[in-house]
Amino acid sequence: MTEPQTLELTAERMTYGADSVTHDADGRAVFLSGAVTGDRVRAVVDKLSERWAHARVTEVLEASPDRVTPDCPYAGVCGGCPWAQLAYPAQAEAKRASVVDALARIGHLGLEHAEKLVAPLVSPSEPWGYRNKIELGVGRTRGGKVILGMHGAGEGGLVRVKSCMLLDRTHAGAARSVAGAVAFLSNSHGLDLERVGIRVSRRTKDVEVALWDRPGSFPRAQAAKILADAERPTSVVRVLQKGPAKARRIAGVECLSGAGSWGELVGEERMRVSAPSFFQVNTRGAEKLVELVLEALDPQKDEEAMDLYCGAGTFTVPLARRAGFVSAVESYGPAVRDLRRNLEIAGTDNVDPIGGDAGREFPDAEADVIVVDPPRAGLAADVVERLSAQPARAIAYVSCDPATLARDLARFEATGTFSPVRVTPVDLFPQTFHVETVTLLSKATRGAGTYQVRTL
Ligand SMILES: C[S@@+](CC[C@H](N)C(=O)[O-])C[C@H]1O[C@@H](n2cnc3c(N)ncnc32)[C@H](O)[C@@H]1O
Repeated sequence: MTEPQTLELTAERMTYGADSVTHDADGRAVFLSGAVTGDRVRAVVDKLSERWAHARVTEVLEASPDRVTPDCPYAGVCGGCPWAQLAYPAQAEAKRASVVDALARIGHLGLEHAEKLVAPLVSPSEPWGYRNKIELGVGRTRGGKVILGMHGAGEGGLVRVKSCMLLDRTHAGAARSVAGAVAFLSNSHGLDLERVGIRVSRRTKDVEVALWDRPGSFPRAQAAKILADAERPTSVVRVLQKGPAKARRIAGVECLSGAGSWGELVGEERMRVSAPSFFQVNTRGAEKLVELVLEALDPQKDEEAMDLYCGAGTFTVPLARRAGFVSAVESYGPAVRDLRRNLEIAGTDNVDPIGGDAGREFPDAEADVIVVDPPRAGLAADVVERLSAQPARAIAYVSCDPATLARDLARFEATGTFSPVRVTPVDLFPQTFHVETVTLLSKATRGAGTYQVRTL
């Protein structure tokens, strides 16, 4: 048996992932698990190909000036904070760099142009305690007892935690109390839950516990009572799933106690969201996104707006306050219902909420300003085409994945219609590699052989 290869390396930069990357003596890219930019480490190679290798750090020989010891005792074991060992200013720098890199490489914009387009990263919240939501996984011990915990780093299983430092400080201990209560409930009633969601708000004081389950009998009253004793939630729901767990298709949501949904205040707007619907996990971050989008588009009363992939209406409601009319499209049933309810709460009557796929149900409208906020997969190619045919003066593209954003910007460029004017990275997820961006696209006009961008 050959000995695993051990290397001494210095991490060059963070990847858009948990690892850092460097190069070995042969110029091969080596992805390093457990090192932050600037660390000199000893690492054991566990995957090797001609062009790249992956290695696990066994010893930090010389710590980077950007290496920190996080206060969270679970950092490195729990998968929630893959960048916790990297000082926050270095996280911010690395995130902006990953946006520039994606635009240059995947968006074919060139490094110089990408550097000019990308604004400094905006950090709307504190680097810890910013989340309004966590999810606990459900597993079993060898002896068959149900346990709940955070998902472990890498391929690790569940990590039982006393608190989660990412969750709003006023509810940091909810992970433990809810995990304990649900484990007790499951063990005493033979339940086989898939996961448990906890949403909290320090603004509205709402706390919702969502038990993700399959249809069948369920001890409703006991669940409500045990959770009331553990965390005093304002809402306990049971989300009934169908199909594969990952798809998150649901057969319904049963209210076990309280409101049956969770409420949050975003700026001036009161929003209600049901457990399966998307809602930004960083409320301050959501407010910053709304601010950047409105500032970029500056919608006017005599203008029409479009909000595609609108969810429960985070952008729809503020757009409706400023524009004359808004067409809003969302495909996920629970989110469409939340959208309608939030429009009612806001008292707006100038929105057409459309349930369906953004491409198939593309509004029959001529928008002046457009917001798109697709999931990680980005815009479908036909949506880029349809948007390109719009007379709109500007599009705000909110993205949670620099790679698909870059691909879509290249597609817009190919149609010769909209060009990026400014890309603002926003840190909605400190301690992780994830980065949100708000891109302002403006109508490009064909010049002598080139596209000229009309700046707003
Ligand atoms: C990143 S979330 C943004 C939601 C909303 N803009 C917000 O900030 O809360 C993306 C939304 O797009 C919806 N979605 C996914 N695929 C879609 C599609 N093909 N057509 C319309 N909406 C879609 C999801 O259900 C989700 O609500």
